[in-house]
Amino acid sequence: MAELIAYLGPAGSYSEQAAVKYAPRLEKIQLEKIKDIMRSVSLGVPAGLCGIVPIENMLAGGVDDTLDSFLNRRYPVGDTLDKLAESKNIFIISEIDVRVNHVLMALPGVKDTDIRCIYSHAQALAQCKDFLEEKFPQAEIFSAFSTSWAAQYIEEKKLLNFAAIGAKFAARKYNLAVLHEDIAKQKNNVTRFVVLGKGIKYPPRDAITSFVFSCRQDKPGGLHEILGCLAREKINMTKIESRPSKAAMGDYIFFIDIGGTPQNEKVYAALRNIEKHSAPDSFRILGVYQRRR
Ligand SMILES: O=C(O)C(=O)Cc1ccccc1
Repeated sequence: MAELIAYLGPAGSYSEQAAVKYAPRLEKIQLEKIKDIMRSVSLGVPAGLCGIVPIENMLAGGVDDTLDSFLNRRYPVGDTLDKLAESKNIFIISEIDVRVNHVLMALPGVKDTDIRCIYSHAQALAQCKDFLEEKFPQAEIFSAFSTSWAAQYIEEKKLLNFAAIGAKFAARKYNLAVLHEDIAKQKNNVTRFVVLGKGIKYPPRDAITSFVFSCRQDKPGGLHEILGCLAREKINMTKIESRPSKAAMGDYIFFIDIGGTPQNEKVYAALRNIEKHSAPDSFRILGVYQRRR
């Protein structure tokens, strides 16, 4: 059982909010980068550590840092079907949705016309793109490790020409004034977080299985064939997303979520088939966990 949970800090981030919502009683540890969370969970230092990371946003899509860190073999996430039961790798063990509501904040007394630079996490910047283009077309936009990192930096360095985008509670925490509220493209803005732990843990019901693979380069119609394996067994695909493999132009890694668990015969058969049709050494189950939505 996890005793501590690591999140993307500093305090005041949406990830902290997600950690509190997921496990109000677990001790919280803040780390600066997603890869620090992966490393700590993988090494199991401190013992009993799990981690929480943002994976996708309703408006801006996949969180690239997180998806890419799932593909980094240094701190392996997921495993093949054969090794699943024994694997000591990192797995997704749970998911949680968090409503995110962005504000624009700056040092008290700073006005819109003083602002030259805007700082935030790339996801928040993408979600507020329309607002930024309309209200601050001249401002320089910088991406930061997290929304709360941006807020803390502005307070620490007393930056009078800067504003940050983040949560209202981050503004309060870092003594910044709120200049604009509800600045994302849509009010009902949800980010999905996943919880990472060591080893696979099968949920009692409502399972989602997340897996990754890439298509074989030597055969056309690879993706079609793989999706056919799911369709034939009437398995519901709830998500598909791709990231460039970074190995060759046009080579992609696919992230898929399906309803069901490999403990089920049909799901197992479909996954075996997909594993067989994927590029060598590319297929991995990232986690089997309970649907929370
Ligand atoms: O930067 C944060 O506060 C995070 O936790 C990452 C993030 C950024 C924007 C929306 C959701 C999560």
